[in-house]
Amino acid sequence: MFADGLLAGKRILITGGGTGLGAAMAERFAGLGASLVLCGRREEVLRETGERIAAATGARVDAIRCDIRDPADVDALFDAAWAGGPVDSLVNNAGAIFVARSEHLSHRAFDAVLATSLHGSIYCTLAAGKRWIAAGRPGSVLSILSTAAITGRGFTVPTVVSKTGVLAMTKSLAVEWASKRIRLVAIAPGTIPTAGFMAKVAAGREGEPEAPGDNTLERPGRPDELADLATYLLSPAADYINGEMVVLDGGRHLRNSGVEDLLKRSDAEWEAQRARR
Ligand SMILES: CCC/C=C/C(=O)SCCNC(=O)CCNC(=O)[C@H](O)C(C)(C)COP(=O)([O-])OP(=O)([O-])OC[C@H]1O[C@@H](n2cnc3c(N)ncnc32)[C@H](O)[C@@H]1OP(=O)([O-])[O-]
Ligand SMILES: NC(=O)C1=CN([C@@H]2O[C@H](COP(=O)(O)OP(=O)(O)OC[C@H]3O[C@@H](n4cnc5c(N)ncnc54)[C@H](OP(=O)(O)O)[C@@H]3O)[C@@H](O)[C@H]2O)C=CC1
Repeated sequence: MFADGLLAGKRILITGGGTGLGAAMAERFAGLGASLVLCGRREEVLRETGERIAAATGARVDAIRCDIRDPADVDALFDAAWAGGPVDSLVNNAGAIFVARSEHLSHRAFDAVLATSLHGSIYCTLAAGKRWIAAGRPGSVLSILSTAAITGRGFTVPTVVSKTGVLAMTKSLAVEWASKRIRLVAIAPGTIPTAGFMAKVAAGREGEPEAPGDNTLERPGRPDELADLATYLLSPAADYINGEMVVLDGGRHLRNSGVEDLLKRSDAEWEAQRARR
C-alpha cells in the first residue's frame, strides 16, 4: 500500500509500543524503514516485541522501560531515546481504562486513569516539543484517542475525560507550535479487539465486542487498519493536516456511543463485575 522506505531515516517513539495497537504501528513503521523507540512499564513485553520486529524488518528498535505517569521517568526516556539519534515523531498510544459506574469510583480510581491517559500524554508531548524547539528541528505528534472524545461515553468517564483533554491539547498546540514546524494529529478508533480491549472493556459484557449492526460496516476494526492510517498521518503526504482527529470506526459513532448494553445492566450484574476485579 505504501512505497518501500516511506519512513526511512525517521525515528519514531511509541508509548505502549509493546502490545496491541502500539505494536501494530511499530511493526508497520519499521517495515517502511523507520527506527523505533518503544516504551511501556513491562520490560519483558517490550523486549519480546522489539526483538520480533527487529528480526522481521531489520529495523533498529530500542525498548526502554518507562512509566509515563512519572515526569522524571519520561525525561529519562526522552534523554535515552535522543542519545540514539533525534526522535522525529511521538505516538501517544499508552492509555488506561476500566468499565465502572462513576458513582462507585474513588478519587484514586479517577487518578489512576488520568495519570496515564491524560498527564502521561502531556508529559511525553512536552518532553518531545521542548527538545524539538531547542534543537530547531521539526516534529510530529500522533495521539490515539477515541470517538468518545466526540460523543462522550458513560461508564468509562476517566478515560473519556482524558481523551477529550488530549484532543484539546492537540488542537491547541497545533496552533501554538505550527511556527516551530511541529504538527499534532490524532486518530479516534472505534472498536479494535486487542487483548487489552478484550480484558478491560469487553470482559463481562454479553455478545461480540462489535456486534453486526453496531457500525455501518458490520465488523470490528483491525490493528493493521489503524497502522495504515497512522503511517499516512506521520508521512510527508499528511504535511498539510494539523490539529485534526481522524475517525476510524466503521461509522459507529454516527449510530451510538457504545454503552447501550451497559445502560440496561442491573445492579446485580454490576456487582458481579465489581466482584470479578
Ligand atoms: C473509551 C475508549 C475505548 C478505549 C479502549 C481502551 O483503552 S483498550 C486499552 C486498555 N488497556 C489498559 O487499560 C492498560 C492499562 N491499564 C492499567 O494499567 C490499569 O487497568 C489501570 C491503571 C487503569 C488500573 O490499574 P489497577 O487496577 O492496578 O488500579 P490500582 O490498583 O492502581 O488502583 C487504583 C484505583 O482504581 C480503582 N479501580 C481499579 N479498577 C477499578 C474498576 N474496575 N472499578 C472501579 N475502581 C477501580 C482501585 O480500586 C483503586 O482505587 P482505591 O481502591 O485505592 O480507592
Ligand atoms: N482497542 C480499541 O478498541 C481502542 C483503543 N484505544 C486506545 O488505543 C491505545 C492502545 O490500546 P490497545 O492497544 O487496545 O490496548 P493495550 O492494553 O494493549 O495498550 C495499552 C499500552 O499502554 C501501556 N501502558 C499503560 N500504562 C502505561 C504507563 N503508565 N506507562 C507506560 N505505558 C503504559 C501498556 O503497557 P504496560 O502495561 O507494559 O505499561 C500497553 O502496552 C490506548 O490509548 C487505548 O485507549 C482507543 C479506542 C479503542
